[in-house]
Amino acid sequence: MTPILELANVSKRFGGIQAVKDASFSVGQGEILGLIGPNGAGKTTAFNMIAGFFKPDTGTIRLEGKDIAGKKPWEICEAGIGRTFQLSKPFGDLTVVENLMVGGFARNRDRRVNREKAEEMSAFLGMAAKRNIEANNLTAFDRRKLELGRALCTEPKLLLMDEVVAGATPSEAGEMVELVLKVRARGISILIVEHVMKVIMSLSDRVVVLDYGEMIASGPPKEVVSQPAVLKAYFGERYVQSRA
Ligand SMILES: Nc1ncnc2c1ncn2[C@@H]1O[C@H](COP(=O)(O)OP(=O)(O)OP(=O)(O)O)[C@@H](O)[C@H]1O
Repeated sequence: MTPILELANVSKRFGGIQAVKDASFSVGQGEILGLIGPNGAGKTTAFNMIAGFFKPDTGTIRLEGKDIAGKKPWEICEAGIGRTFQLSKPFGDLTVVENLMVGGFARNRDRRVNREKAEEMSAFLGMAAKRNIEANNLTAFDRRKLELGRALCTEPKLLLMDEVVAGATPSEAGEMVELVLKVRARGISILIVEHVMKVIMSLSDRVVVLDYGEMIASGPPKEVVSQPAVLKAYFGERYVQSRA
């Protein structure tokens, strides 16, 4: 598979903490790659480097072959990477459609075209009936879907999704899984960070596991989660020994 995104030997240090160490992995065209690992493993730092919020200390990050490491967030958005945040913060007094239009303006200044695109997106999200509701009056889960829609309105080739089902009920999580699969069916490649294993297992074609900033495993999710190094990272050495 041709990669859309390639990280090679990427590292980032914050003072004494090596948040990401020599990470090399790629996302294929049309692939859903899960980035997993225990708390503090470096997942968000890796996201922030890809999205231009942090400059890597070393290494290259290529989008369709072009190095984007160290570029500004808006340049990376323009290049075709969209992202959702762990905490969704829509403009509370704007409606669903108006919030979606904000995403669209990253690509297109024409208000009419943008409104049409936002209306379509509200339907894609299953929120057509709520399109004129102010974001302040939405449930937390609807705000998450709105966050996803806003990122999609920037017309990304690659979407970075950070913990999209945090705090969701099981049925909401199931709805989000369906929605993410619909996003991929539009030809968008996806890199997803998620703690809910059921979601990672049902969405990811492959997973990459980070622990203390280092890549400790990668491959199909079912194979990777049973590897001793991964079990040790999540549950500790004792758990691995007790299974031996
Ligand atoms: N801006 C920062 N300044 C200093 N240290 C940071 C900063 N951002 C992250 N770190 C540290 O870098 C390490 C990796 O953090 P990061 O947030 O990337 O992990 P994570 O895998 O996303 O964790 P979680 O699953 O809890 O969100 C942690 O030790 C964290 O405390």
